[in-house]
Amino acid sequence: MHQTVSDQEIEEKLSSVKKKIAIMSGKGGVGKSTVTALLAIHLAKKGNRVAILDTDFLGPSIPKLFGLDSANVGFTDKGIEPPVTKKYGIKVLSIQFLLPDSSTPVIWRGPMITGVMKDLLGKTDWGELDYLLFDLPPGTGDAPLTLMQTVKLDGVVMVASPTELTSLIVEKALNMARMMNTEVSGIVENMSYFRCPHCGEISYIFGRDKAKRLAEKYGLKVIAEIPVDPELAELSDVGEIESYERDYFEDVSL
Ligand SMILES: Nc1ncnc2c1ncn2[C@@H]1O[C@H](COP(=O)(O)OP(=O)(O)OP(=O)(O)O)[C@@H](O)[C@H]1O
Repeated sequence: MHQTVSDQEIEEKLSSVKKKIAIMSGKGGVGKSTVTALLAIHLAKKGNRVAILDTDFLGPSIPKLFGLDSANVGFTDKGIEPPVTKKYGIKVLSIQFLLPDSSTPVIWRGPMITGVMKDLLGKTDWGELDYLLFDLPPGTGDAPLTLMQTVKLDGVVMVASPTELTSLIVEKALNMARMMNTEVSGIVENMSYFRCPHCGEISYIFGRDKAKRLAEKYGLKVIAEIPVDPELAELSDVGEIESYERDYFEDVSL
């Protein structure tokens, strides 16, 4: 790949996409990719045409969630053709599909990340889409900056776990979106509580209402509170996240 994609080419490629939403987090490991996948599944179940661009180049995890580890992209006159997920036909593009094997590390500095991001934006043939979700790497680095500078996003969903919600890291990410004039659609609190599988009692193991307090401070909504659920972790591990039946986004409109 090379860095010859113009902003106009990117605009053309994204002109058939109705809504572009980025999923962001302050820190790694809070479940951002899991939330991206669950959100995509929710939207697809509602009859929308949905795609995910995995922009976490240094640690791509979207393919694994959908069992697409060994998927290949197609190449046509119109550009890169992303593979689709088994159950809901969600289009997925990840740098992992373009690497020789999935254990090859991506060792790139900022300019390379910017170049590859623009390449993927300008060369992927998404077709008609209702939603394109961008799974961003954690933090406020090169990938979110390039995306927010290059694409007019319709919203950013901030994913946080209760343990990091009291630190400044989530606020930094929220402020980055604001500084880039990107609307924050709301906060998803992941690993919010645990429901006992025997008696159904809910325990707020990491503290309660942290997302609500942060949302109030910034005049935002809490979009969803997702519990720690071993079934979700297990299905994700074996590439079957589409078989997870609970939907935490029922009342959400993006
Ligand atoms: N609600 C949940 N219940 C149980 N396990 C979860 C939940 N959310 C995420 N996990 C598990 O936590 C781990 C990290 O999740 P995930 O990869 O989605 O995080 P991430 O924020 O995208 O991480 P990174 O930024 O490193 O890519 C995974 O093993 C995932 O299955």
